[in-house]
Amino acid sequence: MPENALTKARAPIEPVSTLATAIAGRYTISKTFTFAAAHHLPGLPDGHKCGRNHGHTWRVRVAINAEELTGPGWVTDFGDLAPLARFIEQHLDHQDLNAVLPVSPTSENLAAFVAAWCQQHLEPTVHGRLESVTVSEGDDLSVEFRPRAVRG
Ligand SMILES: Nc1nc2c(c(=O)[nH]1)N=C([C@H](O)[C@H](O)COP(=O)(O)OP(=O)(O)OP(=O)(O)O)CN2
Ligand SMILES: [Zn+2]
Repeated sequence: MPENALTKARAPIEPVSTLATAIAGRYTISKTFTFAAAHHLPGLPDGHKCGRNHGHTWRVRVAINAEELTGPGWVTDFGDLAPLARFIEQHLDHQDLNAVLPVSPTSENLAAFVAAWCQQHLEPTVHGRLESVTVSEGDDLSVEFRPRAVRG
């Protein structure tokens, strides 16, 4: 019989179990949180607009990775990231970031601040490792912070 679309579609397909074990790799899941907050950046030259109080709608994307899946076949339940949503709502949303952060509230410092919180409070409760925290002040600007892997 000549091969056509119908005979191709009826050809036996490789079982999913074979496919899944044939390729090794790393899975990364991520969740993005949004909040509004004010800030200003101290130490800039006179007249720099970022030295004045202003606000942004910030986006914080947290990525967790793992090479082995767990449970039903996931890195960790997206729902396991809920404590970060609570932290953001209680401590960052509609706040003055200059009063919250112990350092100048640039996106770089905010990303490292959130990553430190995640390492302390989130990583011990989820399957997988914190890969990165990405902070955006707007649609076209972002900073990604990747914690250095601890040896041992
Ligand atoms: N590397 C960084 N550069 C800047 C940061 C930062 O955190 N890291 N932050 C700022 C200020 O927050 C500033 O408010 C952002 O201003 P700007 O880049 O101009 O963004 P706008 O949304 O105001 O964009 P417009 O294009 O001017 O509308 C500055 N730089
Ligand atoms: Zn700003």
